[in-house]
Amino acid sequence: MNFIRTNIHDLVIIEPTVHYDERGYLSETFRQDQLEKFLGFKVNFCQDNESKSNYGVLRGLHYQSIPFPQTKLVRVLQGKVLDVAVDARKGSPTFGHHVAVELSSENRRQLFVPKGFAHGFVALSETATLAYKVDNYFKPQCDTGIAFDDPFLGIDWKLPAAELILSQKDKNQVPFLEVTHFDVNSYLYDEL
Ligand SMILES: Cc1cn([C@H]2C[C@H](O)[C@@H](COP(=O)(O)OP(=O)(O)O[C@H]3O[C@@H](C)C(=O)[C@@H](O)[C@H]3O)O2)c(=O)[nH]c1=O
Repeated sequence: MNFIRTNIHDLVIIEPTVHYDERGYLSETFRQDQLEKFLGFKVNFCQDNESKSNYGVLRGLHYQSIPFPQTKLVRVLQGKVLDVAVDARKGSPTFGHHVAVELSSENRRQLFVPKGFAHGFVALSETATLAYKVDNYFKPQCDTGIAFDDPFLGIDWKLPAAELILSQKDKNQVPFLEVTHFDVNSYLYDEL
């Protein structure tokens, strides 16, 4: 399992090792011990989600607000997406910055998105099935969104606006600077 830091230190790309043989392959797609050792802090995932999206579907940007912020570990089971995470941590040197990574069933890459980030993705293949772990249960009352096309964030979603398909909720999200950001106590992790 290969861990790669991105331009935002705490956002990490994970490349699982794949063992091929004449039957097919086997791959460890999640190892809590290796992940925690690399990160240097504890993460306890408690919920797995799966969503399927047609080409052009953009979901995001979303986060769960305090007191139920979520760490996410995202991977693609089928197809290809552009996965995006935005730093919404007050006082962070990369506040308002984002990382965009192509995740696909072919490259098998995963994105580790810590607490304090907004997350979204767009499906770049005919269909894309995404699976992600979270470390706090879904709380609809804390579900919060940010406009995917906020010029302050300047995210290149790779597809023309006319091809994007959004939920009604995501068509009406507010700009990044208008939401409540995460203060330092809400995104700290327990040390190992
Ligand atoms: C996120 C979530 C939604 N739901 C329900 C609520 C609703 O009826 C239906 C669809 O929800 P949404 O429209 O919020 O789904 P979606 O737009 O796919 O929301 C997701 O977007 C990506 C980018 C994320 O990062 C996730 O955390 C989550 O916010 O599923 C759950 O039951 N459990 C959950 O954990």
